[in-house]
Amino acid sequence: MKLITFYGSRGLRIVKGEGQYVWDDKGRKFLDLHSGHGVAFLGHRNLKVVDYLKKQMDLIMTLTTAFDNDIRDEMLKELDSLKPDGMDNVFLLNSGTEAVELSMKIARKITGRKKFIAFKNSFHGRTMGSLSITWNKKYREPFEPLISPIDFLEFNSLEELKKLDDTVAAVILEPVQGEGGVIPAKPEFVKALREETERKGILLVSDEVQAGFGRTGKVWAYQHYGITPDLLTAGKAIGGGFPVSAVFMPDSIANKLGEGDHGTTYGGNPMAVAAVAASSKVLKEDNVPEQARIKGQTFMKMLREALEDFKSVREIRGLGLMIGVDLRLNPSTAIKVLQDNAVLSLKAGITTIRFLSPYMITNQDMELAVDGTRKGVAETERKGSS
Ligand SMILES: Cc1ncc(COP(=O)(O)O)c(C=O)c1O
Repeated sequence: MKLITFYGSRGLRIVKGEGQYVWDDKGRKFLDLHSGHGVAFLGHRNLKVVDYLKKQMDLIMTLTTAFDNDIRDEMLKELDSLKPDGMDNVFLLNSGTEAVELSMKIARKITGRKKFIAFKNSFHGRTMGSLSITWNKKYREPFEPLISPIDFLEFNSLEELKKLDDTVAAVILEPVQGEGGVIPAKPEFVKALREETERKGILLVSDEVQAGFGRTGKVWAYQHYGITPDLLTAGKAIGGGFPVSAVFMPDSIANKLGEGDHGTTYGGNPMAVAAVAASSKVLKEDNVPEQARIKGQTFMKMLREALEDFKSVREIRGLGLMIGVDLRLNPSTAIKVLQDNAVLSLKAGITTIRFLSPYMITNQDMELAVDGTRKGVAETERKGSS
């Protein structure tokens, strides 16, 4: 029996994870800045998350949301102080793409309109709805026809916002594009987008599956921009390693949804809920967003200083601990060299080395990563790969 992965093999057999590190079967230790596509932002096997999951496992592991239970009440209480502005309602699902799918369904139901707007370089998932608003043609084209109508606008272009009209149900925005190349939205762009969507009765969805839950230096990435979206999708980090995603929304939207509008067998199960409760506690108790902000600044400064002489480095960018080193060449060699130097990273877009670091990264870890990046970029230039 073979497992289908759809990802190229990294050639490592990982046996254990703890905090910001993982170990392979040969006992080698790696700094994990891949973090399972950004899931392990609170570290591998975060003690509080493990504790909550173990306790929950001893009580009950599956329960539909048609029944009440205590851990759900605890999670809701914990989320109360973290929730996006004015969003008193949350629906739990199991993966990022499911959260995006639900946000699209809600947008159509609430507005009665059909069209979606996404941006060039966007990534929102790989099921039919979220795939329809994902930019990369390679992911989309084999599966067409997808949902329509969809328009992809130039990211960060004020001019493009003129194309928004009253046929649009929702604009789906990543405040920091992740898979597309770690590209933060510009403040003036997000402000104008919010104004324009409000004026035309279009819902603004902040897709924070990757950027949300502290990673960018604020609990939610939209908070950097002084706006409030209508819907927010979250995933990855919110379960501290357990698969769970969420859609947050205000009463004005939740009150217009009813029984049968959506459903999920696993969504909101007690294990996922326990994981979110524990992760929310960690986020607050460890002041995680602030740590991500400060460490992200340090890491980015170190990378900039170490890489300033390399001609192939186009830009070092990001927000908090969501960082990209954009090259003028293919980054695959550099990512391999980093791995050979005990640092796991991942690709974004077609030219970017992406670091999605757990928040407990230390200065010493950063030095290791910076050193590995220098070696990786040097080797990339030597090979002249493009
Ligand atoms: C912004 C964004 N939205 C949605 C998704 C899809 O999440 P999942 O892979 O959990 O379905 C991702 C995954 O990388 C993402 O980065």
